[in-house]
Amino acid sequence: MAFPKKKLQGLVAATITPMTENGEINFSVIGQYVDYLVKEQGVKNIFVNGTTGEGLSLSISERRQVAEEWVTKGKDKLDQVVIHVGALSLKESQELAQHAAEIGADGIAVIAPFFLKPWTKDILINFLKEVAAAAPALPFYYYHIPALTGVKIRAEELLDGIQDKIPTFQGLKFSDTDLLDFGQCVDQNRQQQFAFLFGVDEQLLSALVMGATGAVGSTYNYLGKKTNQMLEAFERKDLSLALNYQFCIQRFINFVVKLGKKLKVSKNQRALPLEDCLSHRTLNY
Ligand SMILES: CC(=O)N[C@H](C=O)[C@@H](O)[C@H](O)[C@H](O)CO
Ligand SMILES: CC(=O)C(=O)O
Repeated sequence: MAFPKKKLQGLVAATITPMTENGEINFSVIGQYVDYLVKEQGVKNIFVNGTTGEGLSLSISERRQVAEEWVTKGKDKLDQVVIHVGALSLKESQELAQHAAEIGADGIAVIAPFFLKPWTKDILINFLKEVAAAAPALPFYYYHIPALTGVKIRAEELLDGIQDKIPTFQGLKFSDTDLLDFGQCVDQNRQQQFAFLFGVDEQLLSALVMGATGAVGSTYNYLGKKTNQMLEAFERKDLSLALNYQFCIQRFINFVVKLGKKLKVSKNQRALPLEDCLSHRTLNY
């Protein structure tokens, strides 16, 4: 494989892992899911077995099978398939990294170990380095999600000199609202060709202003098309239109956040904010 690979940019959907009613993985729908993302959402990159995909709640064997199915079904349809291979056990993480390389994935991502946590930057880097070394031909992304891992080492510090330690380092998936940290990651690494992928979908526009080169998120499964319109407006420097799209997306996410655990919408409930957003009515400028 030529290295570095083509830069990961634009939207990346963090895929849901489809399950049957018995809690088994429903592999049979993954092919359709790929077609849906590409055709209906205009999203051609995926992030598998991450937070949304409940990767850390799956067994290693399930994670391997899920990764394989997405790569197989995405072949010639998707641009890039990134597999999240983070785990508490370094050995398991390395096994998953090696497996991702064997099946032909386009990259791997790793979160910080979150039980016995690394307490310094160097400890974290050493862990990431060992995982990355198990797949030396694959682009490596650090997945920064401090609210869930509890590892609060600033991404900006972690990135300082990271390619000396991890030659395959290609970018950062930043799932936090600290735009000072995110902005400094971009600012201090302008010479590199890193991908800066933002992971808080409701704030993507702010991150684009800070220099995000793409985004990984759960909502791109169903708001991919809308978010792509926001990216296009931003690209054209039409900030007021881009902001209208971001507000629309925020109204949707806010509605979902408020539903909280009662996520089931009854059949006859009129989910107004969703309808306004999805029907293109409010966005017919
Ligand atoms: C914690 C979490 O799952 N974050 C996702 C990705 O990092 C986001 O895509 C959110 O689901 C999204 O921003 C909605 O809050
Ligand atoms: C959003 C995301 O990147 C994840 O689910 O891991």
